Amino acid sequence: CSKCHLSGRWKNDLGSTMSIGSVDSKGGFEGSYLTAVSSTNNTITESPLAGAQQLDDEPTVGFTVKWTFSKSMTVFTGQCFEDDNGNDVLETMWLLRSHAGERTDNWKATSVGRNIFTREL
Ligand SMILES: O=C(CCCC[C@@H]1SC[C@@H]2NC(=O)N[C@@H]21)Nc1ccc([N+](=O)[O-])cc1
Repeated sequence: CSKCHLSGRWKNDLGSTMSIGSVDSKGGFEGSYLTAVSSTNNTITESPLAGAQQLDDEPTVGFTVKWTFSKSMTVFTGQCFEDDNGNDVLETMWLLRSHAGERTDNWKATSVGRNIFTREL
C-alpha cells in the first residue's frame, strides 16, 4: 500500500485524537477531531473535519476543523512521512481563528502552531 495513506486514527503531541475516513479518488476525506485542549470553558465535544491529501507516497495534506463547541475554526496543513522504523508521522502546522466580537479585534484573532501526529491503535 502507498506510504502514509491518511485513513485511520491519529493522536498528536497534545493528546488530541482524530479519525480520518476513506480517501476518495481525488484525495478528499472527512473525519472527526477530539481536541485534548481548548481556550474556552465550554465542554469539549467531537468536531467534524474535512480535507484532502495528495495521492502520492508521503503526501502533503490539508484539513479544516469546524469546532462544535466554539465559534472558532482551525486549518491544519503538513505532510506525512514514514520514519526510520516504518511508522507514519504526520507533521503539521495550524492556524486557529477565534471569533472576533468586532473588526477592531481582528488583529488578535488568529494564532499559529505546530502539531505532530502518530497513528493510534
Ligand atoms: O478552543 C478552541 C477550539 C479548540 C482548539 C484546539 C486547538 S486547534 C490547534 C491545537 N491542536 C489541537 O489538537 N488542539 C489545539 N477555540 C477557541 C476558543 C476561544 C478562543 N478565545 O480567544 O477566547 C480562541 C479559540
